Amino acid sequence: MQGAAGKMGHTLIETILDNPNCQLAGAFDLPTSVAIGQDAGAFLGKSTGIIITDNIEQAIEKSDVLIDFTRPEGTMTHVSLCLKHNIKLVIGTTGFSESQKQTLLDASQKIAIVQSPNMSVGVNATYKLLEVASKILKGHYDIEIIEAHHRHKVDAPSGTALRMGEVIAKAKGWDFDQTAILSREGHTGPRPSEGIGFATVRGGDIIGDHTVMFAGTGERIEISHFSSSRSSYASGALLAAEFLATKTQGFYDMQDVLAIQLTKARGQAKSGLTSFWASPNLEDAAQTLQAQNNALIGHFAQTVVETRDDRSKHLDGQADMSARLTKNLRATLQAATHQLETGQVVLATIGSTAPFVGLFGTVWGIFHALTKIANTGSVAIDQIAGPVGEALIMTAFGLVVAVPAVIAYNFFGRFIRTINKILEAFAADLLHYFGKN
Ligand SMILES: NC(=O)C1=CN([C@@H]2O[C@H](COP(=O)(O)OP(=O)(O)OC[C@H]3O[C@@H](n4cnc5c(N)ncnc54)[C@H](O)[C@@H]3O)[C@@H](O)[C@H]2O)C=CC1
Ligand SMILES: O=C(O)C1=N[C@H](C(=O)O)C[C@H](O)C1
Repeated sequence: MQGAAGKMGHTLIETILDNPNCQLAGAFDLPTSVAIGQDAGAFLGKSTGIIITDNIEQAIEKSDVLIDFTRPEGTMTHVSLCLKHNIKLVIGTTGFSESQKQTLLDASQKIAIVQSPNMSVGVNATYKLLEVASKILKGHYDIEIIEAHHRHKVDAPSGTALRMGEVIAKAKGWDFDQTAILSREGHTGPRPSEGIGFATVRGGDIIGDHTVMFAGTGERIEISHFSSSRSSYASGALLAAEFLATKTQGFYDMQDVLAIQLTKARGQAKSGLTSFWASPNLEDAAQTLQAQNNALIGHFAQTVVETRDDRSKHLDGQADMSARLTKNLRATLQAATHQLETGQVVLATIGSTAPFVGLFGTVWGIFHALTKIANTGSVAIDQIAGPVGEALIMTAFGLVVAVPAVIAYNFFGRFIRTINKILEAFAADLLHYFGKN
């Protein structure tokens, strides 16, 4: 963990300590940091045995993946060390120059890197919404991106706002560098129609708000994402670290990470079962699965070992093996399902709410058309066309957003059900084999 004493450093350390798939191997920060020499978990009142150091080589030598949430100049140093020690990198830092971005791309020829200005599942789903909105709002809608962050943030516009602009420019077929208006001051003249405006707010402890405004004539549409905690960034960063386990080189972003999670889980479930049943005993099985980085099946093997060895006097330890194993396997199954379903909540929410946006548009348009008819007492086509046209745009928008979300939800849902069935059958087999003694 690089930037261990920072805001993201703290959230990441807390998230790593709670994640059975990850282990904190080292923690680094600048020599000027007051945290140097402290236990990495001290801010939580916990002892991790990992001391925050300013010696980068010492911090990374036992690591598989380096997670960097620092500053661009720090990341550049860390990249060269990762190249030297062949260590993978998850980069959350923002504010890179073009030449620094090129350095990262060059490094990815030799090591595997995930870089994303925003690691949260919600923001990555928001990019998709922006892509759809940019494509269907073809008339004269001016696009403005407004972002707000805490008073300590040093780069502007935020990396997320810039990425949102890039997504919109790509969907519109515009050149981002030609169309981005990163700031405004003085006599700016009228706004160009092919332009993506940016506005930056800095204040207090705002974690991260982003709103994209499509401002038309007589109406505007806004798509927003608000962070209420840094934990969504940290969970995304750990998903990215796990994603890198099977990669040796290449440049990836969170879209790659989120798309591949379920495919990976299905492969892990199948190959893990083969390894488990081919092992001579439980200990060997647990070790093999750990060596294969197969946390999905590994947790089940570990659950059986721990339940068998639990001779404690509290209620849990007194019940017979079958009862204890049933209880513990159920908890392991629930944890695995919860992990697999990350992202489904977002898709389900989009899929279920977007049609109502469309329906609301239809009702609104028809209401206005009827009001006009009632006020004038005549049924002229020009009085109906405007409101009904608007209603149709809203309806189409609702459907265009909802339909892909529902398709994705069903597609991923099928995947999750398949994996769940494999895990349920495995848990039942484990109970059958090991529940008796
Ligand atoms: N990708 C994502 O999801 C997110 C990205 N970020 C980005 O992560 C970075 C860090 O954010 P925060 O934790 O809020 O900042 P922070 O200022 O709270 O923490 C940064 C830490 O990095 C250390 N640091 C500074 N310069 C360094 C250098 N040259 N070498 C090594 N360490 C150095 C500091 O001592 C500090 O402990 C920012 O660029 C921010 O924009 C923040 C949140 C989410
Ligand atoms: O500095 C922050 O805090 C954040 N930075 C990232 C960015 O620049 O987009 C992500 C998030 O918005 C928080």
